[in-house]
Amino acid sequence: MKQITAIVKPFKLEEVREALAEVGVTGLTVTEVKGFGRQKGHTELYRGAEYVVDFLPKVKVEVVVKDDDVDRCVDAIIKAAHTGKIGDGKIFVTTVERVVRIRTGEIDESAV
Ligand SMILES: Nc1ncnc2c1ncn2[C@@H]1O[C@H](COP(=O)(O)OP(=O)(O)OP(=O)(O)O)[C@@H](O)[C@H]1O
Repeated sequence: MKQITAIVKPFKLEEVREALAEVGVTGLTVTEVKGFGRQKGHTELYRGAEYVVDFLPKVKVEVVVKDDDVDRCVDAIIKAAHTGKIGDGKIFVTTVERVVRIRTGEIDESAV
């Protein structure tokens, strides 16, 4: 199993959720986060140099899926979250060793 962690613009959350539901995702976790990428959030010019003013609000979407579903999910997130402007976000894919559905005791691929 893999965990897909996508940091996206907050106003894109609903589209990302719908896109993931369309490719069969049945559960995910959302967290409001703050961060910056290469643009370093808002920047301000002071005596010719750029200074970081703030972190920008983002939404972190975490979804664990079977290996075979990773590409489909990543593509769906990209399509939904893309505006072409800076700060569209980033997607990280990591390996998940174990998943347990607490109610039934199912594990791994049966539990995602
Ligand atoms: N290397 C990283 N590690 C962890 N989080 C990151 C990393 N890069 C970006 N993020 C998170 O993703 C958010 C969006 O990143 P952002 O899209 O600005 O990245 P970027 O590489 O600067 O791309 P762009 O040029 O499109 O702005 C950041 O606010 C931050 O929360």
